[in-house]
Amino acid sequence: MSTASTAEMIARMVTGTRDTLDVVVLGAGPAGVIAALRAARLGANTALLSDGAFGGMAANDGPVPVRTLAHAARLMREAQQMPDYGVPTAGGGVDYLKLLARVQDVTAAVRRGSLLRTELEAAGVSVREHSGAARFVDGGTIEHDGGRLRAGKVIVCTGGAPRRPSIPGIELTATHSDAWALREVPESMVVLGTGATGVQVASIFNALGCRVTLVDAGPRILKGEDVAVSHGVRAGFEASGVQVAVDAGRVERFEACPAGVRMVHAGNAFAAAVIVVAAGWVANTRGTALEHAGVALDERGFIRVDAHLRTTAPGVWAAGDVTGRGMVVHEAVRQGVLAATNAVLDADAVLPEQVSPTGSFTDPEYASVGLTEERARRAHDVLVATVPFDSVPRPIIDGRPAGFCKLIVDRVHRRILGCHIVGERAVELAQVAATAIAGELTVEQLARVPFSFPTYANALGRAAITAAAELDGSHMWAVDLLHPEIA
Ligand SMILES: Cc1cc2nc3c(=O)[nH]c(=O)nc-3n(C[C@H](O)[C@H](O)[C@H](O)COP(=O)(O)OP(=O)(O)OC[C@H]3O[C@@H](n4cnc5c(N)ncnc54)[C@H](O)[C@@H]3O)c2cc1C
Ligand SMILES: NC(=O)c1ccc[n+]([C@@H]2O[C@H](COP(=O)([O-])OP(=O)(O)OC[C@H]3O[C@@H](n4cnc5c(N)ncnc54)[C@H](O)[C@@H]3O)[C@@H](O)[C@H]2O)c1
Repeated sequence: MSTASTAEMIARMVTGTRDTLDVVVLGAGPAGVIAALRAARLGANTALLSDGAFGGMAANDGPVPVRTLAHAARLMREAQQMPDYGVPTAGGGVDYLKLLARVQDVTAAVRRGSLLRTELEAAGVSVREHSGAARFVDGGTIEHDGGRLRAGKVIVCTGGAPRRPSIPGIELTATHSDAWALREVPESMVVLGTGATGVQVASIFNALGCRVTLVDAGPRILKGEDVAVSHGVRAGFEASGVQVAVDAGRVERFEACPAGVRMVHAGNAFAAAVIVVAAGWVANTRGTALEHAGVALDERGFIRVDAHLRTTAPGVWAAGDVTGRGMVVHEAVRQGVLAATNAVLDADAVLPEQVSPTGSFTDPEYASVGLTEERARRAHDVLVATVPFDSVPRPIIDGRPAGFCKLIVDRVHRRILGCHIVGERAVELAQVAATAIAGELTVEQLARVPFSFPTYANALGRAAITAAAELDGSHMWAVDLLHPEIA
């Protein structure tokens, strides 16, 4: 491995010489940033190239800016509660341009505050943002705006992009990214697709005052989630005015109409000022000329990788959304570490099995970790304990009594298999459940944790106590749980 200074590395790249780096990472999202940091810390002379801004989708077009919009939506619904708590209301709608300015400030502050940037520089990684779309000339040569680089190893972390189905008139529709170009909240919106992206867009714009219809070809929204989550989120959406149309059939075309855009199905049509298509996610490989390196795609169009995140081309690894696995920030990070480790050390490491919570900042929030009830029942003797939020003090105090915490437990080993939550602070609550699962706690051990009162965690604690009591059967559970030494 070389020990060239950052300045030397940059000088080599800027002059466009063909000196060989140890590792070049394409893409500065969570996967690429962590891969570059890991590679450099393992001693590799590393460069990180990105056609966009540091932080990728996560910092600039996904979780951070979308969560900022979701925070505005939260403030608006909290403002609606003010009269109930004797607080005079200020009233008024949202100033969308001011909100977008806030989004800009937040994303800039997150980028500025990112310790990763400093750590990369300290580790000697040459970071080149806005360096144009990088493309393979051959397996070890990358071309970009600033010239050509040669590298012993390449790690592709170019992320993903919204799928644009080939439906006539698709060019009349928007994606979630178009939110940043709107001048005001549209009067009406149809959102096609009810995965994590679609429900977030629908929930946020509904809260901001837009009339929203959420449409899916499938039989339920959030089809990857536990059925109870799909039902709970749908009920919450409908209570707050979102119209939900599932089993909507195949979309035949989009066409301009006086209201804006019309989406035409066989025997059905939906019109709105804006139609957002959130019908899946594809790998961002356009323009990278992967074929010059011999990198193959899988049948879904994502980069084909093995368990070690090695692609079909020697010397090329991939990590993050571009592999189609996980497609959340924490999974991109895990993959970035693995790909860099294997690339630099010529190792064959694999990712350890790990629970990975998911969830979205909708109203109501939802989150999950571990197995759904349906999947758990295929392989386990299952006990389910569900605690409704309207029986737990904290959600009642906050005026947010809709929701539940559903715990799925293996009756034989007493381990927690899954936890599914709908309601206020669901995403935070899922992290507690994830910790319990990762620590392989039995349900009795979780039930003994004295969560502070009054918190949302009390819902999880109660679910654990309910399950432990049912498993115990002797009705001595309270004594067992509180004083195991005298049980
Ligand atoms: C609306 C929305 C909300 C989301 N919310 C969450 C959330 O709350 N929590 C969560 O965990 N995940 C969320 N996600 C998913 C999350 O954003 C992604 O899983 C994550 O960003 C993937 O990281 P990545 O590094 O693989 O790719 P990305 O973050 O997409 O980064 C890819 C990088 O590659 C660069 N690039 C692309 N092509 C090239 C090229 N040819 N040459 C050089 N550089 C290139 C891009 O500029 C970018 O820097 C959300 C996604 C969306 C769409
Ligand atoms: N909060 C988060 O963590 C977060 C947020 C957004 C996205 N993501 C991740 O990004 C990835 C992509 O999410 P997504 O929501 O964009 O896609 P998705 O694939 O999860 O959902 C797409 C939805 O569109 C529907 N659909 C597809 N084609 C259709 C058609 N022609 N007509 C009607 N309905 C159609 C599908 O039935 C599905 O419900 C996921 O892996 C997700 O986890 C995560």
